[in-house]
Amino acid sequence: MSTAVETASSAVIVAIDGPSGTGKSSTSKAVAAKLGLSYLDTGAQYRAITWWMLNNGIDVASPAEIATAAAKPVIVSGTDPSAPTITVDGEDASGPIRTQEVTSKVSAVSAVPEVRTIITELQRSIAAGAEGGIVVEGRDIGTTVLPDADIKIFLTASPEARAARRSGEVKGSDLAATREALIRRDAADSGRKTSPLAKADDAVEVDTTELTLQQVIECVVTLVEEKRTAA
Ligand SMILES: Nc1ncnc2c1ncn2[C@@H]1O[C@H](COP(=O)(O)OP(=O)(O)O)[C@@H](O)[C@H]1O
Ligand SMILES: Nc1ccn([C@H]2C[C@H](O)[C@@H](COP(=O)(O)OP(=O)(O)O)O2)c(=O)n1
Repeated sequence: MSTAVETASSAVIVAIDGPSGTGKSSTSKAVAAKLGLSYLDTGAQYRAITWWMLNNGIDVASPAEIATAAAKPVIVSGTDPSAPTITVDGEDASGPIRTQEVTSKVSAVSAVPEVRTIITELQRSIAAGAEGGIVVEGRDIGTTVLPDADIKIFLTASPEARAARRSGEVKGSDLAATREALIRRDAADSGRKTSPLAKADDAVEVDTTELTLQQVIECVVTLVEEKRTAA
Protein backbone atom coordinates (compact mmCIF):
# COMPACT_ATOMS: atom_id res chain seq x y z
CA MET A 1 0.00 0.00 0.00
CA SER A 2 1.55 3.33 -1.07
CA THR A 3 1.53 6.07 1.56
CA ALA A 4 2.56 8.93 -0.72
CA VAL A 5 -0.18 11.48 -1.32
CA GLU A 6 0.43 13.82 -4.26
CA THR A 7 -1.27 17.21 -4.14
CA ALA A 8 -0.65 20.51 -5.94
CA SER A 9 2.70 22.01 -4.87
CA SER A 10 1.04 24.95 -3.03
CA ALA A 11 -1.33 22.62 -1.15
CA VAL A 12 -0.46 22.19 2.50
CA ILE A 13 -1.37 19.00 4.36
CA VAL A 14 -1.89 19.40 8.11
CA ALA A 15 -2.24 16.30 10.33
CA ILE A 16 -3.81 16.80 13.77
CA ASP A 17 -3.91 13.83 16.14
CA GLY A 18 -4.61 13.26 19.81
CA PRO A 19 -6.97 11.63 22.29
CA SER A 20 -10.64 12.47 22.75
CA GLY A 21 -11.54 15.94 24.00
CA THR A 22 -8.19 17.57 23.29
CA GLY A 23 -9.85 19.94 20.80
CA LYS A 24 -8.97 18.28 17.48
CA SER A 25 -12.29 18.83 15.71
CA SER A 26 -12.90 22.40 16.89
CA THR A 27 -9.31 23.41 16.20
CA SER A 28 -9.08 21.67 12.82
CA LYS A 29 -12.32 23.16 11.52
CA ALA A 30 -11.35 26.67 12.60
CA VAL A 31 -7.80 26.43 11.24
CA ALA A 32 -9.05 25.06 7.91
CA ALA A 33 -11.69 27.82 7.63
CA LYS A 34 -9.16 30.51 8.48
CA LEU A 35 -6.55 29.29 5.98
CA GLY A 36 -8.95 28.31 3.18
CA LEU A 37 -8.19 24.59 3.49
CA SER A 38 -10.47 21.55 3.30
CA TYR A 39 -11.21 19.61 6.49
CA LEU A 40 -11.55 15.88 7.17
CA ASP A 41 -12.84 14.35 10.42
CA THR A 42 -11.54 10.76 10.25
CA GLY A 43 -13.21 9.84 13.55
CA ALA A 44 -16.54 10.53 11.87
CA GLN A 45 -15.67 7.91 9.23
CA TYR A 46 -14.90 5.27 11.88
CA ARG A 47 -18.12 6.22 13.63
CA ALA A 48 -20.00 5.92 10.32
CA ILE A 49 -18.76 2.40 9.61
CA THR A 50 -19.59 1.43 13.21
CA TRP A 51 -23.12 2.84 12.84
CA TRP A 52 -23.58 0.83 9.62
CA MET A 53 -22.39 -2.38 11.36
CA LEU A 54 -24.84 -1.86 14.23
CA ASN A 55 -27.70 -1.19 11.77
CA ASN A 56 -26.94 -4.22 9.66
CA GLY A 57 -26.87 -6.92 12.30
CA ILE A 58 -23.10 -7.32 12.41
CA ASP A 59 -21.84 -8.68 15.73
CA VAL A 60 -19.35 -5.97 16.68
CA ALA A 61 -17.80 -8.30 19.24
CA SER A 62 -16.62 -10.45 16.30
CA PRO A 63 -13.59 -9.08 14.42
CA ALA A 64 -14.16 -11.76 11.75
CA GLU A 65 -17.73 -10.56 11.08
CA ILE A 66 -16.59 -6.94 11.02
CA ALA A 67 -13.77 -7.78 8.60
CA THR A 68 -16.10 -9.59 6.20
CA ALA A 69 -18.55 -6.68 6.09
CA ALA A 70 -16.00 -3.84 6.10
CA ALA A 71 -16.09 -3.06 2.37
CA LYS A 72 -19.89 -2.94 2.12
CA PRO A 73 -20.88 0.55 3.32
CA VAL A 74 -20.23 3.51 1.03
CA ILE A 75 -18.97 6.38 3.17
CA VAL A 76 -18.77 9.88 1.71
CA SER A 77 -17.26 12.83 3.61
CA GLY A 78 -17.90 16.46 2.67
CA THR A 79 -14.81 18.53 3.45
CA ASP A 80 -16.07 22.12 3.73
CA PRO A 81 -14.92 23.17 7.24
CA SER A 82 -17.94 25.45 7.67
CA ALA A 83 -20.36 22.56 6.93
CA PRO A 84 -18.70 19.13 7.09
CA THR A 85 -20.99 16.27 6.10
CA ILE A 86 -20.95 12.48 6.23
CA THR A 87 -23.25 10.01 4.49
CA VAL A 88 -23.44 6.22 4.55
CA ASP A 89 -25.02 4.61 1.48
CA GLY A 90 -26.38 8.05 0.62
CA GLU A 91 -28.01 8.62 4.02
CA ASP A 92 -27.03 11.55 6.26
CA ALA A 93 -25.23 9.99 9.24
CA SER A 94 -24.01 13.14 11.01
CA GLY A 95 -26.52 12.81 13.89
CA PRO A 96 -26.65 9.05 14.50
CA ILE A 97 -22.87 8.61 14.54
CA ARG A 98 -22.70 10.68 17.76
CA THR A 99 -24.94 8.42 19.88
CA GLN A 100 -23.64 6.77 23.03
CA GLU A 101 -24.10 3.35 21.43
CA VAL A 102 -21.78 4.21 18.53
CA THR A 103 -19.27 5.90 20.87
CA SER A 104 -19.09 2.78 23.03
CA LYS A 105 -18.49 0.44 20.04
CA VAL A 106 -16.29 2.52 17.73
CA SER A 107 -12.96 1.49 19.30
CA ALA A 108 -13.70 -2.20 18.73
CA VAL A 109 -14.72 -1.69 15.11
CA SER A 110 -11.84 0.66 14.30
CA ALA A 111 -9.29 -1.81 15.72
CA VAL A 112 -10.04 -4.34 12.96
CA PRO A 113 -7.21 -4.21 10.35
CA GLU A 114 -9.56 -4.67 7.34
CA VAL A 115 -11.57 -1.63 8.50
CA ARG A 116 -8.41 0.44 8.86
CA THR A 117 -7.13 -0.51 5.41
CA ILE A 118 -10.36 0.57 3.72
CA ILE A 119 -10.80 3.78 5.69
CA THR A 120 -7.12 4.71 5.35
CA GLU A 121 -7.31 4.39 1.54
CA LEU A 122 -10.44 6.57 1.54
CA GLN A 123 -8.66 9.20 3.67
CA ARG A 124 -5.62 9.25 1.40
CA SER A 125 -7.74 9.69 -1.71
CA ILE A 126 -9.64 12.58 -0.10
CA ALA A 127 -6.36 14.25 0.91
CA ALA A 128 -4.94 13.76 -2.58
CA GLY A 129 -8.05 15.36 -4.10
CA ALA A 130 -7.94 18.44 -1.88
CA GLU A 131 -6.31 20.80 -4.36
CA GLY A 132 -6.05 23.74 -1.99
CA GLY A 133 -4.73 21.67 0.92
CA ILE A 134 -6.45 20.02 3.87
CA VAL A 135 -6.49 19.64 7.63
CA VAL A 136 -7.00 15.98 8.56
CA GLU A 137 -7.71 15.08 12.18
CA GLY A 138 -7.72 11.70 13.92
CA ARG A 139 -5.51 9.28 15.82
CA ASP A 140 -3.03 7.92 13.25
CA ILE A 141 -2.85 10.64 10.61
CA GLY A 142 0.74 11.71 11.28
CA THR A 143 2.00 8.18 11.87
CA THR A 144 0.17 6.11 9.25
CA VAL A 145 -2.34 7.83 6.98
CA LEU A 146 -0.26 10.82 5.89
CA PRO A 147 3.30 10.28 7.15
CA ASP A 148 4.53 12.92 4.66
CA ALA A 149 2.16 15.63 5.94
CA ASP A 150 3.73 19.10 5.82
CA ILE A 151 2.95 19.74 9.45
CA LYS A 152 1.93 17.40 12.24
CA ILE A 153 0.34 18.48 15.51
CA PHE A 154 -0.37 16.22 18.50
CA LEU A 155 -2.88 17.73 20.92
CA THR A 156 -2.98 16.61 24.55
CA ALA A 157 -4.85 17.72 27.70
CA SER A 158 -5.35 16.31 31.19
CA PRO A 159 -8.13 13.70 31.55
CA GLU A 160 -9.91 16.12 33.91
CA ALA A 161 -9.95 18.94 31.35
CA ARG A 162 -11.03 16.60 28.57
CA ALA A 163 -13.84 15.07 30.63
CA ALA A 164 -15.06 18.53 31.67
CA ARG A 165 -15.13 19.66 28.03
CA ARG A 166 -16.97 16.55 26.88
CA SER A 167 -19.55 16.55 29.67
CA GLY A 168 -20.08 20.28 29.06
CA GLU A 169 -21.51 19.26 25.67
CA VAL A 170 -24.22 17.01 27.13
CA LYS A 171 -26.76 18.42 29.61
CA GLY A 172 -26.88 16.53 32.90
CA SER A 173 -23.96 14.23 32.07
CA ASP A 174 -21.96 12.62 34.87
CA LEU A 175 -18.39 14.00 34.95
CA ALA A 176 -16.82 10.94 36.63
CA ALA A 177 -18.52 8.52 34.22
CA THR A 178 -17.47 10.64 31.23
CA ARG A 179 -13.87 10.65 32.51
CA GLU A 180 -13.87 6.85 32.94
CA ALA A 181 -15.35 6.31 29.46
CA LEU A 182 -12.74 8.62 27.91
CA ILE A 183 -9.88 6.86 29.64
CA ARG A 184 -11.23 3.46 28.55
CA ARG A 185 -11.54 4.57 24.91
CA ASP A 186 -8.05 6.12 24.90
CA ALA A 187 -6.59 2.90 26.30
CA ALA A 188 -8.32 0.84 23.60
CA ASP A 189 -7.26 3.26 20.84
CA SER A 190 -3.65 3.45 22.08
CA GLY A 191 -3.36 -0.26 22.76
CA ARG A 192 -4.59 -1.73 19.48
CA LYS A 193 -2.10 -3.46 17.20
CA THR A 194 -2.86 -1.70 13.91
CA SER A 195 -1.99 2.02 13.75
CA PRO A 196 -2.74 2.91 17.36
CA LEU A 197 -3.27 6.43 18.65
CA ALA A 198 0.31 7.76 18.83
CA LYS A 199 2.35 10.92 18.40
CA ALA A 200 4.54 10.88 15.29
CA ASP A 201 8.23 11.52 16.06
CA ASP A 202 8.14 14.73 14.02
CA ALA A 203 4.84 16.05 15.44
CA VAL A 204 4.66 19.24 17.51
CA GLU A 205 2.94 18.47 20.83
CA VAL A 206 0.57 21.12 22.17
CA ASP A 207 -0.84 20.66 25.68
CA THR A 208 -4.22 22.42 25.60
CA THR A 209 -5.11 21.93 29.28
CA GLU A 210 -4.54 25.57 30.21
CA LEU A 211 -5.25 27.09 26.80
CA THR A 212 -8.49 28.50 25.45
CA LEU A 213 -9.73 27.12 22.15
CA GLN A 214 -8.84 30.47 20.57
CA GLN A 215 -5.25 30.17 21.79
CA VAL A 216 -4.95 26.65 20.38
CA ILE A 217 -6.31 27.80 17.03
CA GLU A 218 -3.85 30.71 16.90
CA CYS A 219 -0.97 28.42 17.85
CA VAL A 220 -1.77 25.96 15.05
CA VAL A 221 -2.37 28.74 12.47
CA THR A 222 1.03 30.20 13.35
CA LEU A 223 2.74 26.82 13.00
CA VAL A 224 1.15 26.25 9.57
CA GLU A 225 1.99 29.77 8.37
CA GLU A 226 5.61 29.41 9.53
CA LYS A 227 5.87 26.17 7.62
CA ARG A 228 4.34 27.71 4.49
CA THR A 229 6.73 30.67 4.63
CA ALA A 230 9.73 28.39 5.07
CA ALA A 231 8.71 26.15 2.13
N1 LIG B 1 -8.80 24.60 24.64
C1 LIG B 1 -10.09 24.39 24.94
N2 LIG B 1 -10.62 24.90 26.06
C2 LIG B 1 -11.91 24.68 26.41
N3 LIG B 1 -12.78 23.94 25.69
C3 LIG B 1 -12.31 23.39 24.55
C4 LIG B 1 -10.96 23.59 24.12
N4 LIG B 1 -10.78 22.90 22.97
C5 LIG B 1 -11.98 22.32 22.70
N5 LIG B 1 -12.89 22.62 23.62
C6 LIG B 1 -14.28 22.13 23.72
O1 LIG B 1 -14.18 20.77 24.11
C7 LIG B 1 -15.12 19.97 23.43
C8 LIG B 1 -14.40 18.84 22.69
O2 LIG B 1 -13.63 19.42 21.65
P1 LIG B 1 -13.40 18.65 20.27
O3 LIG B 1 -12.81 19.64 19.33
O4 LIG B 1 -14.64 17.94 19.84
O5 LIG B 1 -12.28 17.57 20.72
P2 LIG B 1 -11.79 16.24 20.00
O6 LIG B 1 -12.10 16.39 18.54
O7 LIG B 1 -10.31 16.20 20.28
O8 LIG B 1 -12.51 15.11 20.65
C9 LIG B 1 -15.91 20.91 22.52
O9 LIG B 1 -17.10 21.26 23.17
C10 LIG B 1 -14.99 22.11 22.37
O10 LIG B 1 -15.70 23.30 22.16
N1 LIG C 1 -7.82 8.28 12.68
C1 LIG C 1 -8.67 7.74 13.55
C2 LIG C 1 -9.77 8.48 14.04
C3 LIG C 1 -10.63 7.88 14.93
N2 LIG C 1 -10.44 6.59 15.28
C4 LIG C 1 -11.38 5.87 16.14
C5 LIG C 1 -10.96 5.86 17.60
C6 LIG C 1 -11.88 6.84 18.26
O1 LIG C 1 -12.20 6.47 19.59
C7 LIG C 1 -13.11 6.82 17.37
C8 LIG C 1 -13.94 8.08 17.31
O2 LIG C 1 -13.11 9.16 16.95
P1 LIG C 1 -13.60 10.66 17.19
O3 LIG C 1 -12.49 11.54 16.72
O4 LIG C 1 -14.95 10.89 16.63
O5 LIG C 1 -13.70 10.69 18.76
P2 LIG C 1 -14.02 11.91 19.71
O6 LIG C 1 -14.39 13.11 18.88
O7 LIG C 1 -12.73 12.12 20.40
O8 LIG C 1 -15.09 11.43 20.59
O9 LIG C 1 -12.65 6.49 16.07
C9 LIG C 1 -9.35 5.89 14.81
O10 LIG C 1 -9.18 4.72 15.18
N3 LIG C 1 -8.49 6.47 13.95
